Amino acid sequence: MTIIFHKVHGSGNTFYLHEEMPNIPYDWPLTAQKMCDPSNDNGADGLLIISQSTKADAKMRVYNADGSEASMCGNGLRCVARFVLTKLKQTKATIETMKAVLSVQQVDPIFKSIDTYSVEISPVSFELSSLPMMYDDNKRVMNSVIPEFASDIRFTAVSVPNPHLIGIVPIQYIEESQFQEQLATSFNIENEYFPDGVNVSFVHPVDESSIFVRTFERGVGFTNACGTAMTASALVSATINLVPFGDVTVYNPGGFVKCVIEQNGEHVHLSLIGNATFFATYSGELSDDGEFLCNSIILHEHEIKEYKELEHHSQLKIKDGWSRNENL
Ligand SMILES: N[C@@H](CCC[C@H](N)C(=O)O)C(=O)O
Repeated sequence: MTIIFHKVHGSGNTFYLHEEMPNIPYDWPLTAQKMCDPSNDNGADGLLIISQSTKADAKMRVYNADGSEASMCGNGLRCVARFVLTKLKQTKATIETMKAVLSVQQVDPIFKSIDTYSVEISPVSFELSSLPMMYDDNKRVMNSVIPEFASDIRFTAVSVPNPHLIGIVPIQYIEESQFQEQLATSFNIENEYFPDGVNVSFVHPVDESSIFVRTFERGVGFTNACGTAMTASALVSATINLVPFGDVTVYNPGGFVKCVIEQNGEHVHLSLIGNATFFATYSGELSDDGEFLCNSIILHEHEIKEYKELEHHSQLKIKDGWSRNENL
């Protein structure tokens, strides 16, 4: 039977996206491992499966490249939003995710004519039990130095609802990635702090209202961008007064997004706004052992070219921000 996968990305975070037909079972964890394999030139960071929902316009499931299932994916949700809204010929919809039904909508482009979507990121919790994270008897880790991790990084643990450890770091930790890789790797194998693993982001300010975020994703490794991590990092940065609440531009190795951080007493409302780029459509057959045998590819050259301009613009902005703020 012919099956279709779209290769898509949000801020350079790449996924295969497939709309599942009811009652046709495939082994999605195995398919994610095979199709996303990083040693394969055409690998990806994850697999997004869209299916029917009884409580929303559609349902999204997310599998990391190692086959593990995640509760949420911000960049992936924008790509799913584009697929669902195009199919329904609507500009707004709701998508069921593992822990919440989330609102998505098409919005004005963040750059030239790139298709742009805003997605809700929820629920948010700073309780360590929500990640989970074990750290003495602490209930929260909020802008704290954890000497066991590093002496010059302030960490915050937050779930949105997937688990994130956000470190506000001096620039040298951005210039070289080895320390972040070692730390994040140790939290994603058997360890005493994060029994389910964690996404680890290093954050450094670019200017008064922008930050740079690099993420080592659970189940994946370093990615160009992680949408939930960027939104969590913008929230943490606003909470500790590194940037104001409201609109925060978040640069990443794959481009940039906008996060809107609104707080009303204890309640926070988070939106992630950015591209949803479809760069290829594959049709072929999927074997029982998760192997995809492709027999036709359509490349969406125009979308690839348009996104390259955004990437270039983003790199210039980061360099400019850092050269003007050498002592940040
Ligand atoms: N890339 C995603 C997050 C994917 C899931 C993550 N690796 C996890 O296991 O929690 C995003 O854009 O949010």
